[in-house]
Amino acid sequence: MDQNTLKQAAAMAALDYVQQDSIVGVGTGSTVAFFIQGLAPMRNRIRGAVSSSEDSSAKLKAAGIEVFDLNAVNQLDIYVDGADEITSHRHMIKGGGGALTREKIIAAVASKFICIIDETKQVDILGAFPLPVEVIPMARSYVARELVRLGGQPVWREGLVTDNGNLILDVHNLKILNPCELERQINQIAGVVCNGLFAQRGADVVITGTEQGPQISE
Ligand SMILES: O=C[C@H](O)[C@H](O)[C@H](O)COP(=O)(O)O
Repeated sequence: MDQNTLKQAAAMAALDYVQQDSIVGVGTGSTVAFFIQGLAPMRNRIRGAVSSSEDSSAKLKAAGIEVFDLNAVNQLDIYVDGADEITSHRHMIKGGGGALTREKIIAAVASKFICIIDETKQVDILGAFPLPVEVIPMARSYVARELVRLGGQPVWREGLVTDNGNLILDVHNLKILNPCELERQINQIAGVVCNGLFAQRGADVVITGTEQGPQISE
């Protein structure tokens, strides 16, 4: 099976977690795009969604699903999103699509983070996938120097402006042995808006598309 088939299988399995009359937290990326496709026929059974990117909002609206402002939502049962890497401890690297900040905000609000992945995303140690860091534009060079001090090789993702009007540095050559500590350290650099380590708040449920079918770990 190809990677997209595995992503789709994981996304379809996540539909079982969608409650009647609920607002669903929806992430960003190619795996989530399959989830939105699956959610479309359920549009009359849910109230709507909150979305982590302009891209996903457009897809949700095109599917006839109302998109709510997060500020209008007091409580969110589930947040469904993909990941670039995930460990057995459910720590993740996210932000390959540049949506990490809004993703982390919605993940913080949601009671349950449901991570949908294909099996290639599973790793023993995070860091082979470059770690995205969203920075305020005027702080780009300073933050890059600080990231070098932490042992990484930051590369500016030129041409990308995030939905929040900021820039992304992708940090290469990290072997992340303590994800919670590195997440905290990077957040302390002035000018950093958010980093793509989801360790302090990891996934609660992981649905993995495998050759043997979707595997659910709760
Ligand atoms: O910013 C993007 C998100 O963190 C995605 O969830 C992540 O990059 C995985 O994307 P995909 O489902 O396309 O592999």
